[in-house]
Amino acid sequence: MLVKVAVGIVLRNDFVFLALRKAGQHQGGMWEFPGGKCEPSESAEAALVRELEEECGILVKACSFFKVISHDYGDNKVELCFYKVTEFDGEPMGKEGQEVRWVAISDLLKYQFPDANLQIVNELVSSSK
Ligand SMILES: Nc1nc2c([nH]c(=O)n2[C@@H]2O[C@H](COP(=O)(O)OP(=O)(O)OP(=O)(O)O)[C@@H](O)[C@H]2O)c(=O)[nH]1
Ligand SMILES: [Mg+2]
Repeated sequence: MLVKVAVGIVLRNDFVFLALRKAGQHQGGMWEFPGGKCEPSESAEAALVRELEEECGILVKACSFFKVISHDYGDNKVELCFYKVTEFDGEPMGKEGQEVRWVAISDLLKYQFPDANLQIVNELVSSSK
């Protein structure tokens, strides 16, 4: 089954907000852009707003669609809808106890991401140069 996921690239100046996926989760131990699965009949944008509030405690004020990436992990097929989040209320945190940090975009390649993120990460790093 294909799982539709909304993902937020939360930006502030030249930094992006990352969270560490917990050991028991799919792709546990990898860094991620916060987000999560769309509910049935929920738009990706609505899921993005909901997930960023649930996971990071921020209210998205402005976002722009970036890219859709489909990826087959074998155990799990995902369609990731990436959004750049440029304005938000509140200070993002690991609301579910996950480790989080602001990372300079130029340092992103030092972090391990799920395979589905590699193209996006490379594009972000290239555009920061
Ligand atoms: N949030 C997020 N998920 C990603 C990224 N890259 C990536 O492959 N995924 C995959 O997208 C899928 C769904 O994401 P999720 O686990 O955050 O979903 P969720 O918040 O609804 O979690 P839940 O199922 O525990 O309620 C997972 O299979 C995860 O491995 C990413 O950058 N961010
Ligand atoms: Mg999630």
